[in-house]
Amino acid sequence: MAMQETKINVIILTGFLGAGKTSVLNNLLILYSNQKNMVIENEFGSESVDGNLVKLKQERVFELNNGCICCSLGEELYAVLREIAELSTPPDNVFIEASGLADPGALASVFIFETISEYFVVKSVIGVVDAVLFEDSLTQVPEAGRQLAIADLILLNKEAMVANGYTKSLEQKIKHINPLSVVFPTNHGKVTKEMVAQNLTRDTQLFDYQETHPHTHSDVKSILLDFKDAVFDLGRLRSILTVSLFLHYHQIYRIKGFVRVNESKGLYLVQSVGQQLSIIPVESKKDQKPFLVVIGKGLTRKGIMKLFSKGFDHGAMSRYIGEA
Ligand SMILES: Nc1nc2c(ncn2[C@@H]2O[C@H](COP(=O)(O)OP(=O)(O)OP(=O)(O)O)[C@@H](O)[C@H]2O)c(=O)[nH]1
Repeated sequence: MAMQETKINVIILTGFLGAGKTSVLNNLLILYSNQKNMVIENEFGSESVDGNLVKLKQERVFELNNGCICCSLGEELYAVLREIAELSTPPDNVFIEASGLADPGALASVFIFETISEYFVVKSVIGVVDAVLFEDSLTQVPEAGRQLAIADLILLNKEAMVANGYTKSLEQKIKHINPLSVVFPTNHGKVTKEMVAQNLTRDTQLFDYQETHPHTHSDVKSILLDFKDAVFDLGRLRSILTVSLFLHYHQIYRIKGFVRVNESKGLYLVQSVGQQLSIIPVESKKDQKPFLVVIGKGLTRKGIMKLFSKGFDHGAMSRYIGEA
């Protein structure tokens, strides 16, 4: 397989059953119709429904029908991605629509394999939320919280079906669970390129995020860590997080933020989705402060601080732990 100069963009669509993922996918395919797109669908059961619903033009739809991507389909997804990478003219974009019950962290973890990440880059994780059913699904189904936690962009779909004020309160609830996300109310899965382009540039908004009390929805919580002047040992931080994401995969859904490391004056961007970790130097604004947000289930501030403090480069640990 020849090494590609430009990686294939992967856009992952998550969201609970019937939330509007296929509608969003169809709109995305229209938006990107001037590029070469492929679609990977993950249906439960052997009968494909969405495969027929996706507006097929030149796109090729791969169907993963043997279960849920996150449970048994890692290998099947891996094989399909390899097949796509080996095409003589690979696509610009691959859209993956996860089944409504999928754990998207596990799905994203397929991209930690070097043989996959060499060819693909996860550009965006789009969470589609059903404005009518959101609150019920959140309390009843743990995957719903997890899907929200890893999304960069959250589309609050079927907005017209709920009252105005209610949409605002839902947006606030979503932001409490995932302060890293940008949320747009929409109808019939209407999505614009501007919405998709939202990700890191919006992260500065995080500084408005005040964690006055740990906010919990079906046990999913986000914790904001302010490291002040702490400096991490890059190698140690990387290995601690790699091991933790492996061991505590079911608890730590997402890590995102900026840290200072011993190797450079500039800030490093830390990101994890599932077991996929990246720590890379970034050009940040001069006044950008280091911070991290950790989203997961059953997390305690003290436990998370302890974990990170093991990666400190100097003995500043005691200053940071001790808060309950
Ligand atoms: N009224 C209304 N119906 C919508 C809206 N968005 C989607 N729908 C309908 O809701 C149903 C589910 O939409 P899909 O886009 O298929 O949702 P999905 O998340 O792909 O569904 P699954 O693949 O079954 O999980 C379809 O009948 C859509 O036509 C909306 O904004 N308003």
